[in-house]
Amino acid sequence: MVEPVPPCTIQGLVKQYGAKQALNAVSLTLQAGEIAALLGPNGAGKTTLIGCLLGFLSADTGHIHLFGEDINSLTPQTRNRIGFVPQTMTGLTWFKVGELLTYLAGYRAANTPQDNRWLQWADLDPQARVKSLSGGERQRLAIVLALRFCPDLIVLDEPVASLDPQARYDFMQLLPDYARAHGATVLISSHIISDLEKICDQFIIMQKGHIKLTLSHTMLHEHIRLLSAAPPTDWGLIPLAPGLNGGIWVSGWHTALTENAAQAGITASMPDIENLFLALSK
Ligand SMILES: Nc1ncnc2c1ncn2[C@@H]1O[C@H](COP(=O)(O)OP(=O)(O)OP(=O)(O)O)[C@@H](O)[C@H]1O
Repeated sequence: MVEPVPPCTIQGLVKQYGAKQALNAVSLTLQAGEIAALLGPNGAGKTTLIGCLLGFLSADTGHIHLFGEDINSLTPQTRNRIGFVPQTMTGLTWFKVGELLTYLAGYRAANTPQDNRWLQWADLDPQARVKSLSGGERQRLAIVLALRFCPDLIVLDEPVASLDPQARYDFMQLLPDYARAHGATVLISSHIISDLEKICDQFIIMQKGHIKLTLSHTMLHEHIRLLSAAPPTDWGLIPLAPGLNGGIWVSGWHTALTENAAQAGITASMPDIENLFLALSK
């Protein structure tokens, strides 16, 4: 059987801004239908990685393929399969909302599928000028523009920071619904980690230009634990970081160790990605 081509593969990506190394040998693969969280403190390199991945920035070395095509020679068909939500929407602000939606729809074939749930969710006045929209309204529009025509690969750079709590909550319900229904692949960067824990299959944690840890949702819940004390070395666990309030984060946990932990008086707590992220960032 022929393996499906992953929607995104990145190999050995290096990006330097003058003396500043923003990306240092970053490699990663997104599988079809996967929802991946891109996490990292300010300056970790998330926006730079996204910029390279979408071809807005050119990397110094490394390779990026989207749907099997080199990023430097994407066909228009493949470009149309990608939706991007930036941190803030700039440009095209002289349009009215309705005009802009119609104008951009003109670039699509008449039979392009549409998902109108995004328009309903955004609840924007078609007569409003884009430049008069509030920050959150503008962000809703950016989301509609990126997702309305059912992209297969969705890249979102801090999409929810300016949304109000209800809009953010509804968006976080709609995004996985959309992705699962369309089989779309999602890469979402956000500092609101608690939002991502429930919806993501993979967590990519960046630090200082490299990927510090990549974890699947299953791996996180089955093989990562916060132990109340350092385990004996013969348990074969890999230390990840000191816990914020004592103890130690480890990987390699398995249920057979529950008994050993009880006998040694060590408590093994279930992980949450936010606390693990904070411990790794210390
Ligand atoms: N145009 C630029 N010129 C010089 N340095 C830059 C430029 N853009 C980004 N950098 C630097 O590269 C590093 C990575 O920046 P990047 O914006 O990718 O981080 P980030 O993880 O997206 O951060 P944030 O969470 O704050 O958005 C930072 O140290 C930043 O100062």
